[in-house]
Amino acid sequence: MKKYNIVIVGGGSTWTPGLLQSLCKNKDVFPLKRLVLYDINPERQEVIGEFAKILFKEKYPELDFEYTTDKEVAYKDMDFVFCQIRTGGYEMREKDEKIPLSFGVIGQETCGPGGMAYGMRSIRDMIEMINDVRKYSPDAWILNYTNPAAIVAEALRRVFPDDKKILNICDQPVNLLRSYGRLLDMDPNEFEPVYFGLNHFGWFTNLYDKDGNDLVPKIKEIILEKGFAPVDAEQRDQSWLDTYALVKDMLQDFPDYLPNTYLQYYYYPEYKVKKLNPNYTRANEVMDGREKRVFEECRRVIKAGTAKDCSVIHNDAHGDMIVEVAESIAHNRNRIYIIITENNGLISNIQDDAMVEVAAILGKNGPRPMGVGKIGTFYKGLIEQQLAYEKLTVDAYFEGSYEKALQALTLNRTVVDAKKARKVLDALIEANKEYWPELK
Ligand SMILES: NC(=O)c1ccc[n+]([C@@H]2O[C@H](COP(=O)([O-])OP(=O)(O)OC[C@H]3O[C@@H](n4cnc5c(N)ncnc54)[C@H](O)[C@@H]3O)[C@@H](O)[C@H]2O)c1
Ligand SMILES: O=P(O)(O)OC[C@H]1O[C@H](O[C@H]2[C@H](O)[C@@H](O)[C@@H](O)O[C@@H]2CO)[C@H](O)[C@@H](O)[C@@H]1O
Ligand SMILES: [Mn+2]
Repeated sequence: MKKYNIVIVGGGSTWTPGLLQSLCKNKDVFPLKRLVLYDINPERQEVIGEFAKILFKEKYPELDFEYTTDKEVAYKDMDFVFCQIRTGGYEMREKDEKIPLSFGVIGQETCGPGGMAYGMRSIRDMIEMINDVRKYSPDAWILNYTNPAAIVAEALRRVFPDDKKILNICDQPVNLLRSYGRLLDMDPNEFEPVYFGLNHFGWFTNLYDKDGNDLVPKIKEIILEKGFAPVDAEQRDQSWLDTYALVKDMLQDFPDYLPNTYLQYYYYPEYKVKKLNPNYTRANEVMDGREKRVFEECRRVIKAGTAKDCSVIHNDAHGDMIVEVAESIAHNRNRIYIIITENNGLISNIQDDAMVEVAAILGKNGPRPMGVGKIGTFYKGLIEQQLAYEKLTVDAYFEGSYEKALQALTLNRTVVDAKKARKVLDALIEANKEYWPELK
């Protein structure tokens, strides 16, 4: 079997150890020749890289592994690039969340003004990364899950219109599928989903079992009766449990389809603002929780010299998904994933150049997305408003336009009021001086 070369961009990410464990777990079905971790932060990367050396000595001794901050070493002769960077780190995520909240607006890393701020930071680095990769590996598949995926995908669509080997993908739909699997006591790998929307802004319309029966009515019934929890509820922080619990409310109000959890920020902005703590946001929870746990555990493994009893770094949907997606492409498995792609009629009453999220058959020749036809007025209205916000944000970035940024924020359902939008925007501009283009 062919052995593949992979680079993980953002090798120092909190998700990397889980991803490395997924690569070990899948070594028989998706064998690697070479794996490189690349990061711009040598300190973070060293901890994860030294952990990886111990893990691979025990579980993947034949692997040619290295970690680096040198782009040529990182990108040369690669088959797959897994990209998970966070421009500005958790320090800026905290500002994305706290600045809007200080004006009484949703503070979330991918939704509302926080998502805009993070998007305007990510675009420049993502363009640079793709240009660098293409210099050294013109044919590599670039699997990107850097957030905010909707804004990143729209920017990359504009800059690299002919590059058919960039795939933007989010793991939230997979996590939801796994959670439905737990609810029904069924294997989620057997589900055939029908899904439409934008990233962090979509709905499952149907979910077929292997005999073609639609499971959505049953799932709705259970959620409405008993509530909803993530598949890995035991490992989740309270904020994620609260997020999943609100799916019941969303179904009570809008029972047509199963909503992506992120829709709660758009359906219930007032309620969510009241619930969010402006002094201790998700960024604080992550820095005090996952980030600490992951780095402490890596350091413990390095000191112990063995990864055999490594426990807190579990395999979650994120690592598994990205490895399985690569394997489906490499071996033409044609499995179904929910991916981000240019609309071109997939949702027939939405503009062609929207980057939409739908189910797709994924094989060697890339995704073959599945259309959903015409959608109802409520969903079309929501999507078009959010899409306008996303497109105007990307316009603002490329044109350096303050006006477009203000229009974008005013259109966002989490903001609405233009005077408020201006105040939040001005504060975000100040906080992002180092990262954003100048908006005039
Ligand atoms: N699409 C999804 O569903 C999904 C799921 C999980 C995480 N993510 C995304 O993955 C990314 C990583 O998340 P995290 O919480 O682990 O953050 P993190 O800050 O722990 O990790 C990001 C790493 O990227 C590095 N980095 C920053 N800019 C870089 C650049 N230009 N080139 C190379 N490396 C760079 C940082 O030094 C850091 O080590 C984020 O964008 C996050 O939103 C996406
Ligand atoms: O707040 P964070 O940093 O914990 O998470 C932000 C990410 O949330 C979603 O990812 C889920 C993922 O679906 C699940 O598999 C598991 O790994 O937990 C993650 C959240 O903890 C979302 O899809 C991502 O885009 C976010 O980056
Ligand atoms: Mn996501």
